Amino acid sequence: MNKLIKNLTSSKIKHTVEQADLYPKIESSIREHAKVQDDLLKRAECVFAEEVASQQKQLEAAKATIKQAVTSLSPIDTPDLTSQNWLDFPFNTQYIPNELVIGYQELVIDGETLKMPVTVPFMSGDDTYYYPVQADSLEWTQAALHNIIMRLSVMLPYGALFCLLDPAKMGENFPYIKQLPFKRPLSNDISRTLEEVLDDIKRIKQNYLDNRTRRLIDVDVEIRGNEKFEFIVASNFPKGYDRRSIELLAQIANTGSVAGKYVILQHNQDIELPNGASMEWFESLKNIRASENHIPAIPSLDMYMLASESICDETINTILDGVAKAKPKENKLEFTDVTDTDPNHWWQGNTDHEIRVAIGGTGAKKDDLELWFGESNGRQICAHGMLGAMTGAGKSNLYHAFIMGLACRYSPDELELYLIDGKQGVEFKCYPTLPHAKVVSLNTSPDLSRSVLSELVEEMIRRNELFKREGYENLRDYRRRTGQKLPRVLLVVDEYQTLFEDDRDGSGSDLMEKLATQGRSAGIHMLVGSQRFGASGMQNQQSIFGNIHLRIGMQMSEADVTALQEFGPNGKRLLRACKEAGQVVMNDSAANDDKNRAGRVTYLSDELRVDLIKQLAEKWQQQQGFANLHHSILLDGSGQPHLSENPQLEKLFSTYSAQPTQDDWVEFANKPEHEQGLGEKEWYPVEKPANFWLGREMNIHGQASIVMRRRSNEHLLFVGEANEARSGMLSYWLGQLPINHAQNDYQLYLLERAIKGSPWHGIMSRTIETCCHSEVHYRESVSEFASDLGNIKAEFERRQSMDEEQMLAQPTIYIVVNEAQRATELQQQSGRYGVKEHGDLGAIISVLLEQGAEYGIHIVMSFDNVRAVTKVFDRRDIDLFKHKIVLQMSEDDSFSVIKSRHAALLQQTTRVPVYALYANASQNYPVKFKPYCYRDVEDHMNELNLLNNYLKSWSN
Ligand SMILES: Nc1ncnc2c1ncn2[C@@H]1O[C@H](COP(=O)(O)OP(=O)(O)OP(=O)(O)O)[C@@H](O)[C@H]1O
Repeated sequence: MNKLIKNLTSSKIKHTVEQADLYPKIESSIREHAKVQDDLLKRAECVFAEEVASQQKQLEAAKATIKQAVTSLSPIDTPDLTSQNWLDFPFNTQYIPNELVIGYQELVIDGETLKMPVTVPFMSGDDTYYYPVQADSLEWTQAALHNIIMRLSVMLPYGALFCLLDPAKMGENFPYIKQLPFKRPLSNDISRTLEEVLDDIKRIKQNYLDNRTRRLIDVDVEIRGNEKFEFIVASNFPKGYDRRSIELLAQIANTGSVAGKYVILQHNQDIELPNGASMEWFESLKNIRASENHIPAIPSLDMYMLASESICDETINTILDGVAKAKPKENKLEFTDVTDTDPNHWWQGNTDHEIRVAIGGTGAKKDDLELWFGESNGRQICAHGMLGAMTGAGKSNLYHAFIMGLACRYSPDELELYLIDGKQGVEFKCYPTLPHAKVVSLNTSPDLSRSVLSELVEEMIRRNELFKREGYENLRDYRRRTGQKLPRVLLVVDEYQTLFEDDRDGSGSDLMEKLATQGRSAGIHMLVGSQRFGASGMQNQQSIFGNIHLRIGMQMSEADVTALQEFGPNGKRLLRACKEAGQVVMNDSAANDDKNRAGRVTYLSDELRVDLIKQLAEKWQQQQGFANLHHSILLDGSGQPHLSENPQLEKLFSTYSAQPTQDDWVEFANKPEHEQGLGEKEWYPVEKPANFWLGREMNIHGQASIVMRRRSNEHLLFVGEANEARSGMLSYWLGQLPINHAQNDYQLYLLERAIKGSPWHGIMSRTIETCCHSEVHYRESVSEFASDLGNIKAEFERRQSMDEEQMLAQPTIYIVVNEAQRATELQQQSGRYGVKEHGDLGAIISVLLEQGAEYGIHIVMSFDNVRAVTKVFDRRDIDLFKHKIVLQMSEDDSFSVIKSRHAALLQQTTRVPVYALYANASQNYPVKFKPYCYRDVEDHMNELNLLNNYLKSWSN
C-alpha cells in the first residue's frame, strides 16, 4: 500500500496528471482505501482472537465432560470390572447389552490418563465375534472372555444362560463354571450339546417369533417370561472340535442371534481346522479387535485400543455370589392388559356363532392368544376343549382368565356357565354370584359331576328337539332367524377324571360322549381339564376325543409329555419348553401339528376377580331390575344341604302368596324339576298328598323328598346311628307340616324319647313351637302317648265307616315317635308259647300300619339301630313302612330293613358328608341323598325362623 502511494506521488506521475487536476482526488481516495483496509485487518485480528478463545472454552468443556463421563460410568459400563464394589451392587435389573464393552482406550487429558470404554454392537444385530489369537495372545484373550462373561452376568443377572465350551481342556479354562447359576449342561460329545442349542433355537423361533416379532429381544418381557439369552463362548477354538461340531457351531452363530443365542470364539489361528471345515461357514463372525466394529467415543482422536484388564478371582466370586442371589422380577401379563375392565364396555359380544376371548399373548402382542368354541366365520369348528397341566402350571388361573374374559365380553343372556370343581376342589367357589353362572359345583363327587352332565344332556336334547320342531339346523340358525337370545352354554369341569370314578355302568363316558358329539349344534361346549389328557375308566375315548378340537397343554412332566397322543412332535417340543406357570400351548385344529400356538396366559389376581364378579353382578341386577343378586345353583359335595337353600321351597313361596289351593298344588307338583317344580306327576287332591323335603339328591335339581298320600302303607321309618341326620330330617319334616296342610287340616301326636340333657333333646319341641300352628299333642311320657293312641284307634274305627266324601273332610293324623328304641313299651314280648307278640301299644301301631294310611293316619318312627326296630316290629311290619330312610349300617342290617346292601356302602370312603338312602317300596332302586342335618341350636333356629317367615307370608 505504501509502495503504491509512493509511486503515485512520484514526480513523473504527478506531472502527468497535474493538468487534469485529478491528483488530489486520487490521493484522498487511496488514503481512504488504505484506512479501511487497516481497520479491516484490525477487526479480523480481533474476531480471530475471540473465536480462538471460544474454541478453547469448548475444548475445556469437552474435557470436563469426558472426565465426568468417565468417572461416573455405571458399573456395568466400566472397562475395569475389578475396580468396582460388587458387594453393594443390587443385581436386580436386566440391562440388554445392545453395546457390549470389550476393552478400553486411554486418553490423556491435562496429564491425566483416562480409560474410555470401547464397545461393539452386540444383541441388537446378528453380530457374533471372535478374538483372533496366536499362541502369544492366548492368555490375554482368555482374560477378555472372562471379562465378557462376568459383564454379561452383571447385566443379565437372571437372564443369561452360558454355554462355555472348552473341549480340549474339559472346562479348565472356565474354572467358575459351577458357580454360574444358569449354564447349559455339557455332554462329553460337544456335537450333542450344540445340537441341543440348535433345538432350542428352533423351539424359541416357533414359540415366540413370527412375521411381526422377528427377534427374541423384541418379544414383550411379560410374554418372554423367564426365557433366557444364551451366550455360547468357545475357548481355544478349534482345538477339540471335529468337522461336525464346527458345522453345528457355525449354524448356531449364523441363525442363533434372532433366538437370543450369541457366539463368541477365541479363535486360535495356530491350530488348523479339521479337514473339510472352514471358517467361511461362520457367515457373520466378526473380528472383535478390528476397529470398524468399535464405536469410538471420540472419532477424531486417534487412540490405541487396549484389551480388558484381567479380572481377579475375588471379583469373579463376588459377582457370581451376587448373581446367585438375584431374583427375577415377576413378569406377569396382567388380565387388564388384555381385557377391558370398564363396565360400560362390557357385554358387547354376540354368541350367534361362537364364544371367543383372548386369554393371553403369543409374541409381541399381548392379546393374540384366543380361546374359542363354536363355528368360526371361516366355518372352522371347535366344539370342545381339553386342558392338561401338572399342579402349579397355572391351570386354575387359565380357567379364571377364560371365564372372566367371557363374562366381561358376553352378557348373561348370551352365555351360561356350568362350573364343576374336582373332588377336593373349591376353585370355583367365588362364582355363585357371577350372573352367568347357572350351576357351580364344589368338592364334586363322581355321582354329582355325572348328574350335572346328565342335566346338560337333557338341556341339549330339549334344545335340539326345539330346533328340529321349528325347522332350524342348530343354535346359530335358530338365533339368527328367530332373533331369540338362547344362550350358549359352557361347561367347565376341573379334574374331569372324576366323571369316570365308581362308574360301574359307564354313564360318565356315555354322558360325555353325548355332549361331545351332539352338544355343539345345541350351543353347548365343554372345557375339561386334568393333570393328564386321558382319564382312566373313560370309555368311547375315540369318539369323545374326535370332537375335542381344542387341546391346551401347560407345564407337564417329561414323562407325561413323551406319552402324549394329543400333540405331535412340534407341539411336544413347545410343551417341553413350558417351564413356568402361565405358559401354554394351544391347538384348535385337533391333531394338526402345524397349528400349535404357544404363549402366556394373563394373570388374574383373586382380588381383581372378586371385584369384577361383584361389578358384573351389580350390572346385571341393575339391568334386570332384580331385588336380589343373582345366585346360581350351588352344589357342594363336602357339606350338608340346608332347607333354606332349597330352590323348590323358594319357588313355592315366591309363586304363591297364600297357602296354595288344591289346583295350585297340582300345578306346582307337575312342574318339572328344572323349572323348580316337584316333577311329580301323580298328585291327586283326593289322596291329600303332602310333600316333605328331606335333603338334596346327588344331582342339580333333585331335592330329596317324599310324598305321603292316603294310600296303603304310606308311613315313614328313619333308621340309623347318625343322630344329627335323623334328628335333622325329622325336625324339618315336622316344620313342613304347615306347608302342606292348612290349620285344622292335620293333627300331630308326637312321642319324644330323646334323652333329656342330650344335644338331641329339645329339637322337636323347638320346631313345633316355631312352625306348627295346628293341633299338636307333644308327649315325653309313654303313658300320655298311650292314651293318645287309644283315641286315635277310636278315630280310626270311626273313619272306617265313613264314605269317601266324609273321609276327605277329616284332618290327616300323624303319629310320630322319635328315638323309638327308648320306648320299650312298644316292644314285642314273648307270649305264652314263646312266640313274640305285640303289647297293647304295639298292637295299635301294627293295625294302623296295616290300614291307617288309607284313612289319613300316618305313622312316622325314628330308631337309632335296626335291632331296636326288630324288637318292636316283625319282618312283615317293617315292610308296611312304604317310605324308609336309612343311614350307614352293616350289610345284614341293610338287608333286613331295605332288602339290599346299599345302606352298607353309604359312607364307603368318608364319614362326611353324611349320606342317606331313601327306599320306596314301589321303586326298584333306593336313592342316595344328603340329608338336612341338625348342626347346632343357632343354625337350627335360623332355618326354622326362615321357614316360619315363609309361612307367615302366607297367613298375612
Ligand atoms: N399366567 C400366569 N402368570 C403368572 N403367574 C401365574 C400364572 N398362572 C399361574 N401363575 C402362578 O402360579 C401359581 C399356581 O397357579 P394355579 O393355582 O393357577 O396353578 P394350578 O395349575 O391350578 O395348580 P394346582 O393344580 O396346584 O391348583 C399361582 O399362584 C400364580 O402365582
